[in-house]
Amino acid sequence: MKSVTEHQEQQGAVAAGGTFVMKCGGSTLAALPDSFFEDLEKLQQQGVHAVIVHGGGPAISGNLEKLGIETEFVNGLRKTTEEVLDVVEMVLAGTINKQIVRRIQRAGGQAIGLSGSDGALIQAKPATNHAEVGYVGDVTDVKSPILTGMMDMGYIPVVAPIGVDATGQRYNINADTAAGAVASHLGVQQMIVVTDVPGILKGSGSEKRVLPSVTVQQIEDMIGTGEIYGGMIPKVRAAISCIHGQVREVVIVDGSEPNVLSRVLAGEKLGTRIVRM
Ligand SMILES: Nc1ncnc2c1ncn2[C@@H]1O[C@H](COP(=O)(O)OP(=O)(O)O)[C@@H](O)[C@H]1O
Ligand SMILES: CC(=O)N[C@@H](CCC(=O)OP(=O)(O)O)C(=O)O
Repeated sequence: MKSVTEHQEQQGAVAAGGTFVMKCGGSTLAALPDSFFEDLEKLQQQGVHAVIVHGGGPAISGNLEKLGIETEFVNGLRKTTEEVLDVVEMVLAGTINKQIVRRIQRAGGQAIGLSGSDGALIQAKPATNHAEVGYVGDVTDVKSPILTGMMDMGYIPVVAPIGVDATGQRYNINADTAAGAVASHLGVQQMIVVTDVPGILKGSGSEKRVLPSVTVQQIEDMIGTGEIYGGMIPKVRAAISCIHGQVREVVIVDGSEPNVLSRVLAGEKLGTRIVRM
């Protein structure tokens, strides 16, 4: 089989030998059925490479609450002090990262977990609004050869969204932002964002429906009107910044949908697609 690097240079398609990035949200992780990981393992068997970047927002909030540390979000980003960073790193790089690795292994797949600190995989700088949000990072670089090397060895890299800078300072990076940066730096064509809603919803009550695709302008309008809010904001922002680069499309889907990954990769119209216009 061609190495991941060779294949990306030649075609970059998400068929056998191709690679996709999946972002798995904390909102849905605990509810993901075993069949989700069996589907991922089947793709691995077929020679489709995956890189997983995961969140864990609800588990971080739960642990902060237990420790009596207050937490607050600004436009979907957690205000992060050094004290909060300790908990973020413990939960993301420890508990959640290893849970995902074990679930993939239990389904028969091969995975290795790491955080963006390991090998300085995700390099970061303070976010533009750092005065408001503290140690939240923007990604400046991703050492993608670490990921392609792991995939060439037959492993699914499972990445916790912690970043580091040249001085060794760590940063809390929103998992959607980290996944978008990983997708851009790897040069994959597709990113799948797995969450707890069936896509971007528009309307209210019984009129609420999933938008099959959205343009950048529609997204900006929906943020303006408040129809896209909270945790959906970093998702659509990450999608917009990746589709300006190599990534052809970002698909937002519900993780409880049966065999969601293989169905999206096969081109089935599920969830909301954000595509380059
Ligand atoms: N227009 C929208 N359509 C669907 N969900 C939305 C929308 N705007 C905001 N949301 C919220 O975004 C949430 C998903 O973001 P988040 O809770 O951060 O999930 P994750 O942990 O998967 O990143 C949904 O559960 C919903 O509450
Ligand atoms: C800066 C920032 O907000 N970081 C997030 C990182 C985890 C995350 O993004 O998890 P979800 O994907 O489950 O939302 C946080 O502290 O909650």
